[in-house]
Amino acid sequence: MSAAGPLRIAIAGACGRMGRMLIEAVQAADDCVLAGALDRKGSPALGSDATAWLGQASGVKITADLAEGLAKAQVLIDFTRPDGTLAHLAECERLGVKMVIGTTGFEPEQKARIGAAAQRIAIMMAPNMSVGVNVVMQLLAQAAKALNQGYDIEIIEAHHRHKVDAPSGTALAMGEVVAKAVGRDLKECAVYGREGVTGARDPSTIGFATVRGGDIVGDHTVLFAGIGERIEITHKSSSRVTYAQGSLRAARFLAGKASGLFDMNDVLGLS
Ligand SMILES: NC(=O)C1=CN([C@@H]2O[C@H](COP(=O)(O)OP(=O)(O)OC[C@H]3O[C@@H](n4cnc5c(N)ncnc54)[C@H](OP(=O)(O)O)[C@@H]3O)[C@@H](O)[C@H]2O)C=CC1
Ligand SMILES: O=C(O)C1=N[C@H](C(=O)O)C[C@H](O)C1
Repeated sequence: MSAAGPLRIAIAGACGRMGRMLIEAVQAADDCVLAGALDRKGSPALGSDATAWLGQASGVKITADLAEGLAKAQVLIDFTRPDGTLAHLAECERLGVKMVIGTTGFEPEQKARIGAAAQRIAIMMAPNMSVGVNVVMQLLAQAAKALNQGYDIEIIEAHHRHKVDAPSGTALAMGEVVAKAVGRDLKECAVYGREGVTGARDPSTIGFATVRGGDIVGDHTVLFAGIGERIEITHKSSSRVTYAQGSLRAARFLAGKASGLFDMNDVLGLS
């Protein structure tokens, strides 16, 4: 804990899968305190205590009023949807609240908006907050450089039945890392699914395959398929705890920053 006291964290999407995991993680952390809980208009949980579902009383009520939910916060952790995140961003900019953004599925112009806001407030944004995935990103860059010729690259991801965006933000980030390492532009070479008479595989492409089902937390594999061998680099999340702990790490990292756009490499010192 700093001399200024515990880090005051607000959670957006407080009733979501990640929102609840984050509230639990904040409650369990000695150096953080829950300072606000946001959910959207119409949520039946509005007005109830943010930790009621844990059988605890935090004194923090879930609200859809952004100014009220952010009034006491230093950092907002946001795992919602792109339109929600952008609405929260505008209020954070107005109030000078830092942001950890875990939401995925942004369009390029929405990412540009976040980049512009980072000139005024400190923002950490990453499609995957787990330490393991971010280490895997480094391994992928190394493998892709070495397997630049003669290996077809395919990215396969699997998630729970509720996930609304595809491919996952992590799969897309893996695609970016691999494409950069082999000197290709992902916008030019990505193939998102195949059907019908597709013709033989174009070796310059990077393919994506998406699986949705049950309660799969998040699996990602990058396959380098050559002649006579194949290499698979896989990461599997077995609990959302890993994303919540990574998010708290990011919030602590932002505490010392006035502005700028950061990613998980910055937080983990992997840059
Ligand atoms: N970076 C990372 O490490 C990870 C990223 N994610 C990403 O986080 C996001 C959320 O995932 P998950 O928790 O599983 O999703 P959930 O649907 O369980 O939770 C989303 C929460 O945000 C709320 N919400 C939805 N739309 C809006 C909006 N427009 N404004 C404000 N609040 C809104 C939802 O409310 P309601 O239920 O009423 O719709 C809900 O409370 C996804 O984009 C996912 O890909 C997930 C895990 C890890
Ligand atoms: O929606 C999820 O659950 C997840 N989303 C993130 C993504 O899109 O990459 C991260 C993780 O895979 C879980």
